[in-house]
Amino acid sequence: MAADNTNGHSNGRSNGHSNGHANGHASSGASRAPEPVTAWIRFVTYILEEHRGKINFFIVLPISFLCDVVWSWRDWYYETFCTTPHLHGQRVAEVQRQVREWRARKDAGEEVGKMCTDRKPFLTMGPATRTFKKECRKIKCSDMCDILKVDHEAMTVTCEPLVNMGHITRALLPMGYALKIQIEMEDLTIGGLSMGLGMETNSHRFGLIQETIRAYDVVLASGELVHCTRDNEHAALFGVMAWSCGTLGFLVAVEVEIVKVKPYVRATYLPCFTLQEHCAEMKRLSLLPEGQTPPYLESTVYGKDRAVIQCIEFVDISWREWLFEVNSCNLWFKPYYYKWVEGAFERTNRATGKPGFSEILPIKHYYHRYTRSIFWELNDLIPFGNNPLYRYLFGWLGAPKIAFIKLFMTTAIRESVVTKHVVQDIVVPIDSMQDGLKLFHEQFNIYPLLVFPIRIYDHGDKQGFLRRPRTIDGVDGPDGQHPGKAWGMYVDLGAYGVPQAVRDKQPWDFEKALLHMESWTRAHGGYQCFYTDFLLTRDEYKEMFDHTLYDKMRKLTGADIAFPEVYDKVRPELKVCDRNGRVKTKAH
Ligand SMILES: NC(=O)C1=CN([C@@H]2O[C@H](COP(=O)(O)OP(=O)(O)OC[C@H]3O[C@@H](n4cnc5c(N)ncnc54)[C@H](OP(=O)(O)O)[C@@H]3O)[C@@H](O)[C@H]2O)C=CC1
Ligand SMILES: C=C(/C=C/[C@@H](C)[C@H]1CC[C@H]2C3=CC=C4C[C@@H](O)CC[C@]4(C)[C@H]3CC[C@]12C)C(C)C
Repeated sequence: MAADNTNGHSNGRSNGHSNGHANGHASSGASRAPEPVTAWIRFVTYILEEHRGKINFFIVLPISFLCDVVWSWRDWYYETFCTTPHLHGQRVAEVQRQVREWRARKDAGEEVGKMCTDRKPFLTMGPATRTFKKECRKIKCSDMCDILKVDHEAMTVTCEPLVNMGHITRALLPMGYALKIQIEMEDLTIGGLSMGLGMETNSHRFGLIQETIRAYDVVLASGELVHCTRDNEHAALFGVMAWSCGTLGFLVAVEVEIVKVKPYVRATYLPCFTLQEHCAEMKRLSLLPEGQTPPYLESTVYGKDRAVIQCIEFVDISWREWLFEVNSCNLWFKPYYYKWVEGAFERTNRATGKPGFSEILPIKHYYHRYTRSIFWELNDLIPFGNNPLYRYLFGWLGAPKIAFIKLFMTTAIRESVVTKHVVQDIVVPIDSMQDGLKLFHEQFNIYPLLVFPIRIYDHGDKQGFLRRPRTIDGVDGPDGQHPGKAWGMYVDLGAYGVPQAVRDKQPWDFEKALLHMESWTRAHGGYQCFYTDFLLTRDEYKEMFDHTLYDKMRKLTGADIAFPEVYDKVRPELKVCDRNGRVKTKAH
């Protein structure tokens, strides 16, 4: 499965961050008879690569299902009987002890490497395999998984970093709360989201998750514990914490805003039949004043000129509606949510007489609407997954866990995920939405696409990695997220799947397409989400993300010596093979 579309790079970028993985192709030309172990590895690799769908169905899926069942019980047992928020102080002290020990060894002249968390790379929610950890000193944070406090007055929840979205939903929903920015995938951690990035379909009202963070408790390179808020003496550090990926210190607790939610939402699906209509309507809806803009807003693009806008609002429902009108869309036999939404093109809304339809969804089902189909990725992993027969007979197995998909991924599968498959999210000013969708069509031609608007706030000299918005679309009133602060409206464009050219067995140059998308994004003042694979060089990364405050804070806190730079954590690790299967590596 060697990539045959790797046309040498002439731009001095590295696809190589060579990581010592065995490469099936690189060894295939060996003339010696294979050792029994090598032969066995090759056999296993062959099975994994040539029968991926069956492996996913017969092995990955049942293992995921069993683990899900066992882990649900384990989580329930842990969350009910074993949480120890009162021991949080001890856990923090242990992180501080490890950091101080690292420092002492470093000061003594020992080669200790830089520090990172001990979270296993396959557990992280992104297709990329992060190999930088091999050279780092791993600091144990993996026991930090308790919710510490729900503050009903301040409307915040304080969590240790490894609390995940599933845990938060289980804890908050019964109290009638959710995170202000409640992210949809259950396995994402609050630490990863607050030190990385987090966005949802209500980000047009509140911004990214970082805007809803009240405080970070961080252990710095010195071992000192600091409490950073937007207005205390650590405000500058606070400003640059999001998108820093743990390169300024170890997060030991985070206080995040919560909101009251109702158990049901009304979803209204509005089909659009031209690109112009779609873009104009998304902009209009996202910029309506609070109270008029839909609380959650997103669109799913099904083709060049076909999109369905989804407007979601909380509702109180009657017994009759509860009995007959609620669509529990995540039940195992139901069609995948995005397929169901596509039905809006053929339907007419009874209430308005216009194209589309409207329905009531339980909030929990709405929050996790793409879990069963991993957005639309399951189409390629289990192609028969949405077949009604499959759904009724096996739908209860759910979706394979992303961690397991990654665990069963050979180097060649990883390469083909990179070179014949796209997982990209960019955040660009909403005025560039139309051009962005055209560019996605030209470069990727993948449908569906995920689209939702996001406010980017102007925090002046505490702006952090994101630059001040190019155009100001509004200023928050007294009830806004940040009263008095200006913001610009951006939009997330997400493409996940196999490009049409690859499906049609036509040549498709992933590198050319990605480079084109990246330079377009930079030119339009946009951002590429780093959880995925990208080709940006260090300089290009710094052009996209403002490093001014970051560099200053790294120096000031000693993080520059203690932690890798953010680019070195997220940089390209794509191993690209030439036609003979040799790995091409280039220097940065
Ligand atoms: N809708 C959305 O917004 C989505 C967002 N994502 C993004 O994908 C990423 C993956 O999420 P997830 O698997 O939960 O997170 P990860 O474990 O991948 O963590 C993300 C980054 O945050 C750092 N980090 C995490 N916890 C700590 C801590 N306690 N102290 C210091 N640094 C820490 C990690 O450092 P280290 O490398 O040292 O472990 C890593 O660099 C996230 O950044 C998330 O923003 C993905 C999908 C959807
Ligand atoms: C950022 C958003 C959503 C992102 C998801 C669609 C992607 C997040 C993690 C992605 C994946 C991780 C690992 C994978 C293993 C590969 O072998 C196949 C691809 C994938 C399953 C990949 C698929 C896309 C993600 C789930 C939105 C909410 C802004």
